Amino acid sequence: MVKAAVLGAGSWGTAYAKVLAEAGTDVTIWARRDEVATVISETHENTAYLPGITLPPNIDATTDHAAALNGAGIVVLAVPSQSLRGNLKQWTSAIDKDATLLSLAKGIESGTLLRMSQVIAQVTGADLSRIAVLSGPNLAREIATRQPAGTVIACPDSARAIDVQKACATGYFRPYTNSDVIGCEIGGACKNVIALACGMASGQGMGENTIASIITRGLAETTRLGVALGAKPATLAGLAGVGDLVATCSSPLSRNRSFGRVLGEGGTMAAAQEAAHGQVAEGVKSCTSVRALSESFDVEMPLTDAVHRVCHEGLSVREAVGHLLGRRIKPE
Ligand SMILES: NC(=O)c1ccc[n+]([C@@H]2O[C@H](COP(=O)([O-])OP(=O)(O)OC[C@H]3O[C@@H](n4cnc5c(N)ncnc54)[C@H](O)[C@@H]3O)[C@@H](O)[C@H]2O)c1
Ligand SMILES: O=P(O)(O)OC[C@H](O)CO
Repeated sequence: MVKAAVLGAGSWGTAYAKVLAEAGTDVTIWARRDEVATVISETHENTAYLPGITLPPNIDATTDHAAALNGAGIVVLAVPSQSLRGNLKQWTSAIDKDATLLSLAKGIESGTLLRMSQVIAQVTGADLSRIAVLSGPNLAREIATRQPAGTVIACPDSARAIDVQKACATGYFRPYTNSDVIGCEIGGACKNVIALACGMASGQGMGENTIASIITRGLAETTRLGVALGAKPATLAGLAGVGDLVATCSSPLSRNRSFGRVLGEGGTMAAAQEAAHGQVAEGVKSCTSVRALSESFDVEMPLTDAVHRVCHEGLSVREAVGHLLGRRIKPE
């Protein structure tokens, strides 16, 4: 029986730990804060990030990363993208040399413009064949309440992908394997940026035609970038692309969409941060790194550029809309 360590006790780390445990995998969660680990261990609930959800008895929690990693064959990395490198530096020496490293984070590192699997390889020295990515339409609270959903587990080593698939398949959570790590990571990072744009449009009072247009053109620019980086178009047409894009852009549960909505209603960045209650909206930082990545590959990403300019250069949402619609008309 494989044991898993889930490093990060936020909403998705906790919900995915619950999936693993309900699939029969023993799980230890590492939490940064003492009170979060204690509450999970003693009450079987993560009151800070997933209140009202009872966690199975085969989940334990600790703030001691070495204790969490002891004997873990699957190491789940569930901290936000921009903090992964710093955390991994502290964890690497305690990770088993044959463990599969599974990334849940959906972002591109600021400055380096690296995908999470690249950050993991760089910091841990692990061969890429040991590094897997899980991505799909997986809003944490829906999964925690056992609402059916699919996901993708991408790994260059198909045997490892299948091991992770078996460790987390349940009656409500259906993982598909894939070898296209780049496609899954680009789909996951870019959909957060496009969800910010959808939130902004919805905050401005725009309707479903606008949202559908943003989703569709968002997919077009995400696919352009993914293909330039070596992704397969079919991955971006699948659960880790279209699936996640639609879920995140449509759901009021999405932190990225909600963040964008505050901006669309005329709120400031500070107000949007405040409304997020300490939870991460990855697209706010990734819009800048995705934009820089697209520039270095000479890929046009007008929506991503507009989101970056609203979030970080003081452009108003109304000005961004005017700019997007004022571009040269062209074939689809
Ligand atoms: N929540 C979802 O529905 C969902 C679903 C799929 C993927 N994801 C992705 O999973 C990743 C984690 O998101 P989440 O929703 O669990 O986050 P969250 O916002 O719910 O919580 C973040 C967690 O990371 C911790 N954290 C924050 N900064 C940290 C740091 N510097 N060092 C260590 N820990 C730190 C926090 O204490 C908290 O436990 C993100 O990349 C997100 O895009 C989230
Ligand atoms: O709440 P968000 O916007 O971080 O999105 C959550 C998940 O990534 C949806 O799959």
